[in-house]
Amino acid sequence: MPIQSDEDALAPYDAVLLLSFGGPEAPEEVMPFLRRVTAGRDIPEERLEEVATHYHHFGGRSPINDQNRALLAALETEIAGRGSAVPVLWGNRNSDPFVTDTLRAARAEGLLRLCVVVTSAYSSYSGCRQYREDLAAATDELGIAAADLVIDKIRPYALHPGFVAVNTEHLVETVEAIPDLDPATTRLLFVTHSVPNAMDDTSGPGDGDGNLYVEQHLRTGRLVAQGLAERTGTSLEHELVFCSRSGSPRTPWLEPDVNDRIEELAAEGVRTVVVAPIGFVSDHMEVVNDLDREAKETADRVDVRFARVPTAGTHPLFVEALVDLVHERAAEARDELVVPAQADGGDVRPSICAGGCCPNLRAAKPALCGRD
Ligand SMILES: CC1=C(CCC(=O)O)c2cc3nc(cc4[nH]c(cc5[nH]c(cc1n2)c(C)c5CCC(=O)O)c(CCC(=O)O)c4C)C(CCC(=O)O)=C3C
Ligand SMILES: [Fe+2]
Repeated sequence: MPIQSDEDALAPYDAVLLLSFGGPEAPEEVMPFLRRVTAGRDIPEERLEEVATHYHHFGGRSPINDQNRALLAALETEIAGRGSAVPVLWGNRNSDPFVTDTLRAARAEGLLRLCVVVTSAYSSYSGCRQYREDLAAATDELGIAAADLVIDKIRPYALHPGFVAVNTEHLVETVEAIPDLDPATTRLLFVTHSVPNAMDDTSGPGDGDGNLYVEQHLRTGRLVAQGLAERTGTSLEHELVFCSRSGSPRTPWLEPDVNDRIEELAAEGVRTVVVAPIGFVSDHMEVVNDLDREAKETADRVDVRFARVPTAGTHPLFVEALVDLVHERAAEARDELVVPAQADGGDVRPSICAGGCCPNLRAAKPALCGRD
């Protein structure tokens, strides 16, 4: 008997949609991309010109799209290996393939029930709700052509055991490769994207205290540092620092900046920094420029050894974790009892966001995959 679509291991879904930030792939795409990213934002023109030079250092091409092509292929292989025939589609917020075009094409092919995987692990407006707004804007633009689409999303996965495991694995490999490591003069710096303080203050379901963005990073970082100690016997003092601040200098953003902190640590006698960008899922521009170029240069200047830990990328532990999350979401959609996998006993984010969580502080906009 032929296999019916309802018997697919990922039923009721017809496709998985990888949803990401996007990036330029040629010099002439850099400024249009940056204008798209910052439209309606309080970002000074000088900052845009400065960020454009980051892209031009790399030939005008961000690594992010190639990384997503590789992740897409790895997800397809893993999904097929677990007995599902659903394809993986890809859409971006800020560059081709734009998510609106992806949804239009999906609809035309009869792929109506989609499970979204966002390339951001943490709860915040930028990392979660803004992607949900992108989906709402895309379906709105398609109008009647999107009327029969069902779009669900996996939950924020910073505390998923697989995400913790891949970051631990990469940290262990990096630390074991550092010659003559002296833990007493080494600091482990977990790094993430800075955001305005107001964005962190309001991150989370709204009925809590906010600050879920920072809280999740602290929890993930603590587990990863513990994992290092358990696996290698090396305990490193660790802390959370931030990169890639933009916005107006008058607006407070999360600190300390990774560069400032490396300078301070050097003055305190630290000789080696291990820089682990747990806030990102691939080695995109914020990593290869803001950390591997700029923070490395700072470390060189103050004579501190710099070791950077790879991000999750396409490591099998990460790919398996994302596919586990899609299976979990599919079971939830089939009304089965689901016990979400979680690396600690703390707050587990739902796949359907609470009304008003991680709010857009500039304008109220419709968002999918939530109760508002
Ligand atoms: C939390 C967060 C993530 C992680 C979650 C996620 O992954 O979504 C993230 C990822 C990324 N951010 C990226 C690039 C940029 N972010 C900018 C600006 C901003 N980011 C913000 C936050 C975040 N950003 C914020 C609050 C702004 C201010 C303007 C605004 O409120 O929107 C700007 C404008 C110029 C500038 O830097 O000022 C650029 C170019 C790229 C692409 C890299 C590549 O090309 O390889 C990626 C993956
Ligand atoms: Fe950003």
